[in-house]
Amino acid sequence: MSEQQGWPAPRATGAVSGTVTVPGSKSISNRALILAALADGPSHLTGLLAARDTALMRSALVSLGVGISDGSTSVTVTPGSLKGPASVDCGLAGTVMRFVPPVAALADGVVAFDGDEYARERPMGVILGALRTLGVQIDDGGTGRMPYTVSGTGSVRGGEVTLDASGSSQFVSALLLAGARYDEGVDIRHDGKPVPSQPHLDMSVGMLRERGVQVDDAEPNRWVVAPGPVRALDTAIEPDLSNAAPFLAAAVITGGSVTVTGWPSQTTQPGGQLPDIFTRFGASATLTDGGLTVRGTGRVQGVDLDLSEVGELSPVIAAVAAFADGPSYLRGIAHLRNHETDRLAALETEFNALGGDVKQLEDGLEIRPKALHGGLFHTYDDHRMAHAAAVLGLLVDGLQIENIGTTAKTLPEFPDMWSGLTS
Ligand SMILES: O=C(O)C1=C[C@@H](OP(=O)(O)O)[C@@H](O)[C@H](O)C1
Ligand SMILES: C=C(OP(=O)(O)O)C(=O)O
Repeated sequence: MSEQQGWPAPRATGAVSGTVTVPGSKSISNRALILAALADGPSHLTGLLAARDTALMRSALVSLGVGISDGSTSVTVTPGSLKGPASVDCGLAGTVMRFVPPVAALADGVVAFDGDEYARERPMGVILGALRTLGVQIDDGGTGRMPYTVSGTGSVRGGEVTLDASGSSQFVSALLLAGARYDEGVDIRHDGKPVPSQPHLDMSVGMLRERGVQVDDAEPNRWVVAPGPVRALDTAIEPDLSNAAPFLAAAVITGGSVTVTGWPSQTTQPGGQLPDIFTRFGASATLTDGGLTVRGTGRVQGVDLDLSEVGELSPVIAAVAAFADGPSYLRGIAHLRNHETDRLAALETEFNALGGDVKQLEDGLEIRPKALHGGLFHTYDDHRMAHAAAVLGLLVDGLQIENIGTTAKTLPEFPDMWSGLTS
């Protein structure tokens, strides 16, 4: 397979049906690793995601002095005294570039951060500025972007900080996750347009509370974390529901039936909204002990959806909308311009290159279904662009996906799983 040709996206020959088991959640895995690293004793984690983003998080924590046993999905994390000098490769992982600096601030010594070329485009200024307000010395050459160094003294004062987290919920989560270990805890106020990705904020708060940390989030746009220990906790990570999205989408657009095993009855993952979202498109969703089953009807309705809470699902949802019987509007997702690539521009460009009619709105996308033709779909090193392309490829002849390997960011098994479902 040459890079020029890309990966031939499997074409569905009929209704796609099957059962899929997806590995651990990226967002829960990387939070569990951070919280175990800051805890008061060793924690055993099972169901951990083994993918590029979690490998980068593991390396980052180990380089700061944390012990992590060998093992891909089952590890023991043993906190150690955090020390520099260290170098952290963030790759393109938002959870590494945003969540690790507040941890590095607790280390004694200098910690240098860098990442992929495009990682230097992802906004960092808000979290670096907030850390400075909390007493941390940071050098980013005045850019508000990568590369930067965090020079820790072994402790952080903490206290009050106001920031604008409308660009990414990760700015708030980053401070929440480390804040209990700061001398004064942390009292975060958001001032700006709404913070996206509420489920991810609930995930941070929920996981802290499970570990005995006091978090007060009763007032809108304010989070107060009391100083104190983070209790060690042995925990099993939920499957990654966002990575389940393309598989379920296959059922929706082909009139098939796909079951994802191990679907939690309660979750803070944004993918918890997928049953509702696919129902809006006209499919049905049933949760049983066997998992979540989504059944397509062969007909896909256009939708008007506010995806501000679940932005990371947007590329796959856009692909489903491309086969609807009327236009769709995906709103509340201006912050997708700060993701692995500018996802609004990338979706518009790539869908339209296949003959589609997609238009960027100020805060989202308008998708008017049109007959699509094959071609090379560029992924911009974005795993979810690759997922969207795979969904389109089910119903479009001759679609090739450039750099399918980019799915290794959160699901290295994607090409095999996808071929398996569609063969
Ligand atoms: O905290 C997290 O684990 C995440 C938060 C969200 O970021 P944004 O709020 O920047 O969209 C989400 O899109 C990302 O995939 C993971
Ligand atoms: C936005 C995403 O990732 P990151 O954690 O790198 O921000 C994503 O996975 O869709």
